Amino acid sequence: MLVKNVKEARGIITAMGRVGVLLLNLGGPDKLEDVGPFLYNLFSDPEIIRLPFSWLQKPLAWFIATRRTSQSQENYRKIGGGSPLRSITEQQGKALKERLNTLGRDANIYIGMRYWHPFTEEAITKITEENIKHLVILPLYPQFSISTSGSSFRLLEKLWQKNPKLQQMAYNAIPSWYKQSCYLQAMADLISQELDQLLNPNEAHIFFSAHGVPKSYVEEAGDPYQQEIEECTELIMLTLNRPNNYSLAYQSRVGPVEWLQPYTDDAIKDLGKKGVNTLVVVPISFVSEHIETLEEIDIEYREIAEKAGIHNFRRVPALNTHPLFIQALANLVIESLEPSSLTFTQINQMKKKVKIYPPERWEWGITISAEVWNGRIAMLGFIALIVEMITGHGLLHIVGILQ
Ligand SMILES: C=CC1=C(C)c2cc3[nH]c(cc4nc(cc5[nH]c(cc1n2)c(C)c5CCC(=O)O)C(CCC(=O)O)=C4C)c(C)c3C=C
Ligand SMILES: [Fe+2]
Repeated sequence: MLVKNVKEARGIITAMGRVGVLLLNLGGPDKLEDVGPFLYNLFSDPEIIRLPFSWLQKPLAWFIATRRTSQSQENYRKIGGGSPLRSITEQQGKALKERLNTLGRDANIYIGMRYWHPFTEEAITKITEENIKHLVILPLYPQFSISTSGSSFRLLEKLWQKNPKLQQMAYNAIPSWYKQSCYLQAMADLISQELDQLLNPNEAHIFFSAHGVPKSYVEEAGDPYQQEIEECTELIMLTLNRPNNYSLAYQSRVGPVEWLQPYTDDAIKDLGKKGVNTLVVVPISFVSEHIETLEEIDIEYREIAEKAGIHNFRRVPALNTHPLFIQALANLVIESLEPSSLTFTQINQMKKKVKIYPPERWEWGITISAEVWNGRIAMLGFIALIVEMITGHGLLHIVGILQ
């Protein structure tokens, strides 16, 4: 349903009672001391590290977080000692509330981060206390991935199951929204602004860098992420309507298992070899500046480009509070306040076209003989972990969880 005018939208909201908008994001450490516990929370999530046995999850999360903390802290130090994600998300929430207000709608905005403060659980407590009657759940990820929006929906699903008060509240969850026209226009606007600062704008190569995920998410677990990223890139280029060459690659790989390809660092080197000397990098999986734009692209990939002979390296800023982007969020909220609503379970099923958690994580354990093998593999895994903890070297590298 499309809301045609302010009066109609007001009518819908009044009929619905108090409306809340829950903005979901990943969260990031506010200061260097938070990095370790933040990483522990992240790696404890089975949607991030997929293990056949839940009892291994926490010890492994602790182990990997401990190993990664100092390198990660080093990176956060380079961007000022913490993630800007919380403050930018708060600004986005404020701008969205104001935008909705100017359109004649009143909604309470809540922020629910998956791995750091303000946690999703905290937001849900507030939502129940403030007697919200209709909740719009809006992930701040334009494209759906099991590891991002999917993980937050899983958590919400669990919270809903435990809380009868939540079960009485109507909700609409928006799985992904990369086709939203104001979002596409905002992206095109930011790219145009960057191109227009160049002497020869048409000669710049537009380089989309999306966050990667392990290839198995797409090929085995049915994550629609790659398809949505590719379509999103095409739609942005259509909206931009410029003659530039462009390509897409995937960044932020963790561990040596295969992730979606081409990898951003390799792709930059290839473009250098092909003689490209002006690169306009467009981050497309995120809507806010964070460590992967400010450190990974701006520092690490810039250096790689420089070495590859690409001396004119520019990065398109993240959307943050771009007015057209805030308008896109407002449109999504208004359009989702329609009678038909999807449950988290329905979204996860539709998006992945597979059975629902927990069985779809890995299809092991269906037969008795598979169970026996599972047990043996678990023992092997556990022994490998102990060996690695003692010696500092071991099978986790082969398994692909550590670099
Ligand atoms: C290990 C697997 C990871 C997957 C899969 C993954 C997917 C994924 N992540 C984002 C967006 C963000 N990631 C952020 C931080 C972050 N992510 C991982 C690992 C995976 N991400 C780690 C280890 C970290 C911590 C930083 C580090 O040590 O490198 C953040 C927060 C950044 C901040 O400013 O703090 C965001 C946002 C997407 C979009 C995505 C899949 C599509
Ligand atoms: Fe990530």
